Amino acid sequence: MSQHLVAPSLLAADFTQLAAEMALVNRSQADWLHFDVMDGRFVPNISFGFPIMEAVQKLCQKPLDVHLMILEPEKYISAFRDAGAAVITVHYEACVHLHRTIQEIKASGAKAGVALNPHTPIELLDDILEDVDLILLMSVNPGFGGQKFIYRTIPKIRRLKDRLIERNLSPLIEIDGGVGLQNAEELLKAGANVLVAGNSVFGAKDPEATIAQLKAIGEEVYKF
Ligand SMILES: O=C(CO)[C@H](O)[C@H](O)COP(=O)(O)O
Ligand SMILES: [Fe+2]
Repeated sequence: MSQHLVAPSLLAADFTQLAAEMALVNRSQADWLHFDVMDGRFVPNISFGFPIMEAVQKLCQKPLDVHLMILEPEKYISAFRDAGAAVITVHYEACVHLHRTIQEIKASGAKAGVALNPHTPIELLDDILEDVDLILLMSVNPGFGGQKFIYRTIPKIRRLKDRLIERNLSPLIEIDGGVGLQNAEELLKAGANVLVAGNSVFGAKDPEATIAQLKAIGEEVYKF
């Protein structure tokens, strides 16, 4: 059995065929649906918000993994929870009072995640590690799908994994940006346990088969 999770990213889906895309995700072995919220301020792009999330929530049977690339995310936590978020991840770089925001996410009933931009060192999370359910490492600069994977993410995952082992903690390590069949094995071996995949899934000839392959790679990794 595979021990890692695969989360296709809605950002890369065909919005003219939203119901069909969500039916595909439902049929697939995907564990979560990744939902990217961008505000045009924290990142130089605007994606989608509550009305789309409410529609997606009705169509999608998988838990919604909400990645907030917005300033002042604390203002919207209960609204995202009400709209159906199972996991809410906020950026370290966007939170003035991260500890408080993480507690508010947990109090809402959602799992709480913290995300780091590619240049933000994992050491800055030392005093919040105990409190989070998930750590999202961006492997591209946030704001757009379809970008090239930043290779330095691999040693960063290893460093984070070592830190967590030292501290006897086990939040999920999620990798987001440029993830696909070409690097999934290396990511899992380094210590990742949630793979977000946008273009590599929705841009594939057979997205369902690609999700199955992303899950199967894990089975190989975990055989040893
Ligand atoms: O947070 C994101 C971008 O900021 C997306 O989740 C990410 O880009 C996924 O898309 P792809 O797999 O195509 O890189
Ligand atoms: Fe994302």
